Amino acid sequence: MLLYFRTGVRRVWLLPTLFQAIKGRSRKFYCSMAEAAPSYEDIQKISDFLLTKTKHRPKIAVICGSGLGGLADIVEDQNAIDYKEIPNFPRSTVPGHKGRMVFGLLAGKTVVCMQGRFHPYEGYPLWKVALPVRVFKLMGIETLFVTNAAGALNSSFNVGDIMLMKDHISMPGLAGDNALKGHNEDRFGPRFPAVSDAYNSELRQLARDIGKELGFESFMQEGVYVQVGGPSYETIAECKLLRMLGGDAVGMSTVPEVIAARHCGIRVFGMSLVTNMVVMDYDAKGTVNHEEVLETGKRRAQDMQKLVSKMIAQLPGQ
Ligand SMILES: O=P(O)(O)O[C@@H]1C[C@H](O)[C@@H](CO)O1
Ligand SMILES: Nc1nc2[nH]cnc2c(=O)[nH]1
Repeated sequence: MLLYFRTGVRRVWLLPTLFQAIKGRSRKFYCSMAEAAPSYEDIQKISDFLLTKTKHRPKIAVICGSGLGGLADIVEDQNAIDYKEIPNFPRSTVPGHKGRMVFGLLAGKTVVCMQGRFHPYEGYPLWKVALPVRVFKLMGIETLFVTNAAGALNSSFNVGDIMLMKDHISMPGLAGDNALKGHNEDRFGPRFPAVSDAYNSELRQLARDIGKELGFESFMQEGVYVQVGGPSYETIAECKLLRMLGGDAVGMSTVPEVIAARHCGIRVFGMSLVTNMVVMDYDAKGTVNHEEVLETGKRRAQDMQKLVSKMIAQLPGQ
């Protein structure tokens, strides 16, 4: 049997060469096929699987942003399930996102916390980034808290500020990419959902009231979150553009989850932690980095936890 052939003085081994060729071709083949979004029934299976792993039956879900996963650690009587144990579920690949679904009690209410989310820049299509929200819906979730780390575009903000999200601008959305793109599953919601009221105003008022009670007024803001694709941070010119468009903070997540939640009738409260000021000045010395983002997250973590816990304790209707 011919195991190798010669090119000049080099031996080329046949089997490894053949194996590499097949691998290359099949990768090309798979990359050329867009992965189909799971059906309602597939999502139901993920939801049923999770409910077999816990006695808890939450109506409230929390998605923790970069460096903000500590909230899940204070959940009592908890059952934590690694994403890798969940069939047909994505994996977290970003530092600061542990990759666990934590069920239990927060401020006496039953909750589920995602300790780690999925981002488009990890290579996930937007429907996959938003998949957990649909799983939540089929588990019975009625209210979703989303948190994220973001850079301030608004120069009156400071590092460590908490920005209540009152609206968003989705750059991928405006360019034609949306978590709801493709076949519409009517059992989740309509083909053309409105999102002008995406961020629940009652919940924002509750956050403002509790923020006042806690003495957080000096670092609580309200504003517009701009979603970009990442993973590179923004150029100076891009920051200037996003500010001109009306953005107060910029990040790489949250909007796909919010759109999927509103589509299926889940009410949403969103909050950004300002982890850095974006660079707007060509003479500026520093640049943004993810370590700085995680560090600020740690410093403000306790305050964010207090705010979310108190809100959950006083949540109307739950
Ligand atoms: O998951 P979030 O939006 O909190 O993470 C932000 C955006 C990027 O993933 C990362 C950049 O530092 O932090
Ligand atoms: N796009 C973006 N995401 C962030 N997440 C935390 N800070 C930033 C930032 O400055 N830009």
